[in-house]
Amino acid sequence: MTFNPLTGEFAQLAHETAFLAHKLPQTRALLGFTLVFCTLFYLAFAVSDFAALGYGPQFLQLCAARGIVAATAGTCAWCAYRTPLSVRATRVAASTAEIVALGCFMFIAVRRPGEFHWHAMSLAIMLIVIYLYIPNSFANALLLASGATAAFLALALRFGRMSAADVVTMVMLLLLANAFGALAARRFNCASREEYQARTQLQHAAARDHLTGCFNRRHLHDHLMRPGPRTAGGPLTVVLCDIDNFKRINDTYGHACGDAVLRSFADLLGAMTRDGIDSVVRYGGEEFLAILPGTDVDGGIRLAERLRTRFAATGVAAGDGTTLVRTTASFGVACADSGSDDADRVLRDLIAAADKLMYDAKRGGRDRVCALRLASPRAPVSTPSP
Ligand SMILES: Nc1nc2c(ncn2[C@@H]2O[C@H](COP(=O)(O)OP(=O)(O)OP(=O)(O)O)[C@@H](O)[C@H]2O)c(=O)[nH]1
Repeated sequence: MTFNPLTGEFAQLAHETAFLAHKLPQTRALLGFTLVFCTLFYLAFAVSDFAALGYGPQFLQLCAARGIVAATAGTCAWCAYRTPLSVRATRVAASTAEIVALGCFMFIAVRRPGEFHWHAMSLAIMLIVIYLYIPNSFANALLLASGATAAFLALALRFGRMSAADVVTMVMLLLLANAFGALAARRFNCASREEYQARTQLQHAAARDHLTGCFNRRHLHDHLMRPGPRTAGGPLTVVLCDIDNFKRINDTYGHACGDAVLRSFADLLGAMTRDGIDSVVRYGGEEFLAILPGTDVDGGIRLAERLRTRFAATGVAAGDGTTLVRTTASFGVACADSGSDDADRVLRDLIAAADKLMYDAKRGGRDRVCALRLASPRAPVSTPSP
């Protein structure tokens, strides 16, 4: 995962999309809270309108402008809290509230032209809020903040009653607010993505076997054996695979060669199963488990047979690379209807059945597939021959 050096967001769209989806519940809560918080301040500043203009039509106009901002931001906050907004929708809501607030702010500034230096300070704070607090993309924040700055300066020059020194100070203040806001937003983007990256790597390391990249037993017990869409309804097949005479490979060619054989088996199994649907687990030293949702017993047997023949034909280079090491594997295939109730128990029983079948295959002379279809996990109905 790499970062965009300008924005601090992930350079690859897929990573950025996954990050934003992961953060969405927090983003929605933050958006709702920030909009409500800012709106209350925006309304409270009507006091300054009253102090500047007194009660009258002009004051009421500014109150109406502040009311429009409150209504827009309030609606966006309500949507963020109450409806399952997508990432894109949260950005539209954030940008809409910001555009309305900035537009009304410009209107108020023009109606109180004697105080442009104070308005500049208010705008500087609003810019920091846009860059840092209202969740939006870096590009949107930059566009809105720099657009608002340019519009404000144009209005200040046109309507403001300021000395040249005031104008220069105002320009410097707003440039500073934009520069610090953008830098801080970039740093915040990097920090939150680094944390996400570390968390993802940790989750990956906790769930995977280091040597083969397959899922480990912990993941099997903590996730795959829990009820969920993988095991809810339809046929479910498990294939338990054990490499034959593996100890001999270790003893003859060394553990490095044994490791290479394990990796080659795992690679074949990974390539023959479906990404995101099937799960491949390193079940023991040289034992692998494939969990195949929506696959019947014939599908499981076909996979095991393909794997058996491909693996038997695959040579792994040993030591100096001149010797090719080949071995075989034995397979137990068990299938049942997973049903929607107690799907984790079905999987547990299927693994136990496949384990027995795999030992049948070993006893039958190795390099073979033994399969069984269970009517219910505890009641075998047929035993197809190896
Ligand atoms: N190189 C390597 N060897 C491992 C690893 N994990 C377990 N082993 C070895 O795998 C071997 C398994 O041996 P056995 O259980 O006797 O199985 P086998 O020799 O394949 O015999 P059968 O299963 O009956 O065909 C043991 O010697 C373990 O030390 C590993 O990660 N790398």
